[in-house]
Amino acid sequence: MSGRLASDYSSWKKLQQLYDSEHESLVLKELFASDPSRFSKFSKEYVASSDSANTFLLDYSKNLITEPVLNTLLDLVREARVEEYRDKMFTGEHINTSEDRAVLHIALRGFGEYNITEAGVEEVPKVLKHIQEFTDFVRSGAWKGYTGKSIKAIVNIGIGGSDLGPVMVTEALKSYSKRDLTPYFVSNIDGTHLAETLREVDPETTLFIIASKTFTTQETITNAESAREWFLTSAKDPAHISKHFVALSTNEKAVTSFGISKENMFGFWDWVGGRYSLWSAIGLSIALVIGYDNFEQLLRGAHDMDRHFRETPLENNLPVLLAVIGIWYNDFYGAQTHALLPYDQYLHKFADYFQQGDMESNGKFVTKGGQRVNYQTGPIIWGAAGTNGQHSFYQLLHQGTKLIPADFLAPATSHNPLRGSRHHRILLSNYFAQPEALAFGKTEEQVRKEVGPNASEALIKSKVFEGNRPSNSIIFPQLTPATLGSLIALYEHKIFTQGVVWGINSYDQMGVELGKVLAKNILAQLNEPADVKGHDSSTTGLIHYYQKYRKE
Ligand SMILES: O=P(O)(O)OC[C@H]1O[C@@H](O)[C@H](O)[C@@H](O)[C@@H]1O
Repeated sequence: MSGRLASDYSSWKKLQQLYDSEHESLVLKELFASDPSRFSKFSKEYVASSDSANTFLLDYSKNLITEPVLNTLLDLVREARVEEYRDKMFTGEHINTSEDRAVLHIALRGFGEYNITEAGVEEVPKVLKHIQEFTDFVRSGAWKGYTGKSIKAIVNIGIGGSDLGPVMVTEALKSYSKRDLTPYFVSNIDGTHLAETLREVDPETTLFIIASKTFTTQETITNAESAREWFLTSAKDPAHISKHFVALSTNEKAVTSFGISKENMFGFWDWVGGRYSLWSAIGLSIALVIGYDNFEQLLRGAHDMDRHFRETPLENNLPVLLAVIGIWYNDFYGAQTHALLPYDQYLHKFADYFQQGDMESNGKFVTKGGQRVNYQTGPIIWGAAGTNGQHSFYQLLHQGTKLIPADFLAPATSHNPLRGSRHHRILLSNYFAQPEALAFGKTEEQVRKEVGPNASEALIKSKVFEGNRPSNSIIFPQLTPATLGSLIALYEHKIFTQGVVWGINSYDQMGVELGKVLAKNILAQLNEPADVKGHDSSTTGLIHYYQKYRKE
C-alpha cells in the first residue's frame, strides 16, 4: 500500500519469468502424479484459537502452483510489506489515505483486545450492549407496537453494505433464527421492492430498521420516507414512530431530523467501511433474527480469524495464501474472474456479498500514490450455490475458453439431514466431483474407449475435458455462527492482502460517485423534453423515448 507499482517489485518480475518458463509444465495431473505428498503440502487445517469446534480445511493443492511459485508469491507479499500494513490496520493508523480514516472493522469484533486510541473504539461495548438489550426485548415479545402487539416482522431498509451483509448472514444462519420473527430487506429504489414487502407485513407488528452509515443515501432515505408514510396511514400519530422505527447510522443529526429519536439509534463510526459493517450496528437485523448470543459467536469467529491473520507466519497464513494464489491467476495467467461456489443453500448469497466486498474494495486502477497501474487489480467476483450452477454455467467452467479459478465451500454436516442425510451425501458427492473434474478432465483416449469405434471425430473432440482448471476447496464441520464469522474474515483479509500488493486503497469507493451526480442532474430534467440538456445524443435520445411513453 506504499503507492508503488507492484510490477516494479523484483519478486513480481521473477513471477513473470516463472510464468513464462514454467506455466506450460504446470499440469495438475502430472504435479499430483509426481508428488504423493502434494495434498499434505498444499492443504491446511484452521482451528480457531478460542474454539476448537470452529475449524475448516483449506485444500489449495488443485492450483497451478509449485513450491518455488508459492515461495515467490510470498516474497511478493514481503516486498509489498503486507505485514507492516496489516499491523498498521490493527493499530488504527489511517490506512484509508484518500479519506484520512482508520480501517477498524477488526475493533468491532476485538472484544477489547486492542489498544487503539481512535475515537469511537471505546464505545463499541456500549453499542453491543444496546444491541443485546434491544434484541432481547424484541425477541421476547416485550417490545410492543402502537396497538400493544409484539413484533412479528422486521424490515431492514438499506443498500450496499447496509444491506448485503445482513441479507447474506441472516440467510446463512437461518437455521438459528426465531421463526416467528420474519426478516425482510428492502434496498432497491425501484418502488416494487418496498411495495411488495409492505404487502406482506402489518404496520401494527412491524419494526423498520433504517440502516445507512451516512443517512443521506438516496435509495434508503426515499424508501424510509415511503415506509414512514405507509406506517402513518394506519398509525396516524407520529408519536407511534418510536415503537416502529430504529436507525443504524453514524449521522445522529440526520437520524433525528428524520424523526427517529436518539434512544432508537444504534451508532457506529467513520472507520467502519460500508462493506465491512455487518459487525457493527448494521448487524442489528442479524442479532434480531439469530439472537444476540449467536451474533456474538459470529463476531468471535471473525476475531479468531483476525488473530490467525495477525499472528500466523505467511507460509501458513490462510488469507495470505488465498490472496497470492488469486494474484497468480489474475496477474500472470490473465484470469478475469473468480467464482465463489458454496455447496450449501444457506450460503446462496455468499457470492453476492463478496461481489461488493471484493469489487468495491479492489476494483481500482490508481495506486494510493496516484499512479495508473500497469497490471490487473481486483477480479470480477461471481457465483451461485451448488448444485444449481452445475446445470447452468459449469459447462463453460469445464469446456469454455476462459480460465475461471473457483473456491468450493461445503459443510460436512447439514442442518437439514433429510432422509438420513441422503440429500447431503448427494450434494457433497458433487462438491468433491466438480473440482476433480475441473482439475483432471477426461482425455481423448478415455473418450474413445467410452464411445466405441463408430463415433465421429467431432463427437469425440466435443466430449474431451482438457482439465487443469484450478480451484480451492474449503470444508468445515457445520455452518455455525462462529465458522461463518471466520470464513467472512478469511475473505476480508484476502482482499486486504491483495489490495496492499497492488498498492491500491481498498477502503474508499470513488467509483460509485459519478453515476450518482449524473442521476441527480438527470432527475431534475425528466419532466420536460425541453429541459433535457447537456448530454450526448444517446443519453438524450433515451430520455426522450422515456418521456414519450411514460405514464404517471
Ligand atoms: O450506508 P450508506 O451510507 O447508506 O451507504 C450504502 C452504500 O452506498 C454506496 O454508495 C457505497 O458505494 C457503499 O459502499 C455503501 O455501502
